[in-house]
Amino acid sequence: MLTLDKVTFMNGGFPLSADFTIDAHSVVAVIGPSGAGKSTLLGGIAGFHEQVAGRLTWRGAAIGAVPPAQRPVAMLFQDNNLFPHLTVFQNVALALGPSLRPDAGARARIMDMLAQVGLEGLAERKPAALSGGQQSRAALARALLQDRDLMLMDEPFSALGPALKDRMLDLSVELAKAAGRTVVMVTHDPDDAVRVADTIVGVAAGRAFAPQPAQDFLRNPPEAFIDYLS
Ligand SMILES: Nc1ncnc2c1ncn2[C@@H]1O[C@H](COP(=O)(O)OP(=O)(O)OP(=O)(O)O)[C@@H](O)[C@H]1O
Repeated sequence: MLTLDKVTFMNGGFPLSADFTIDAHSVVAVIGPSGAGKSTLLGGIAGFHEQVAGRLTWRGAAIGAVPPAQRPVAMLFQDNNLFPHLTVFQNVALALGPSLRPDAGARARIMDMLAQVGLEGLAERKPAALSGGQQSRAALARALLQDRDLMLMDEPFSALGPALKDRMLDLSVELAKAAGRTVVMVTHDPDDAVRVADTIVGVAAGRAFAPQPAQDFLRNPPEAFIDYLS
């Protein structure tokens, strides 16, 4: 369970507060108006934004003071963050450490992950020689191979067309669930939440609300989200 116990994260001068828990292995959609603090919530959990109050724990262990790279967190961003001078294989290999020449065991894991995301045959390509969807698949492979309990997704597929976006979201959640991950994803599309999420965390004006079952939230939204959803 991820516990945000009266937590406040600061993004520049912007405070985001949260006081709730997220069940392990659940899929949580984070929705709310632009500028409300959705990315700040994810960045705070990942350790990119300062935590100025409260206690953040994962499975009972405090992680608030743990450096980002050592948190149980893998993150998928909108821009994919692929290194242009490295091949797909090398980009994905970075999930396992700095070596670009992994041993046979690691090599097998990388190739297996590339197959799972549908990139077999493209391992030696550079990102510029991939389509947008294929680049997203490479970033997904790297995030999954990191083997971290929490997968945070900040609208990673929003630059793709609607059908491809849906396919990538479905694939990400399917593979993350199969790997036993807990998924927290920002989306601007309530339909995404209904399709893949168990619960919704609404974020409005610097406050993240406790997760509610996705259908309940959308059928009977808290006051702060009525205008946003209508
Ligand atoms: N570096 C910064 N310094 C000061 N304020 C910032 C900084 N970055 C973001 N903010 C402010 O923090 C608030 C929350 O931003 P955040 O990116 O978390 O919102 P969001 O809900 O993810 O928005 P969007 O849906 O538009 O991506 C915004 O009002 C934004 O202007």
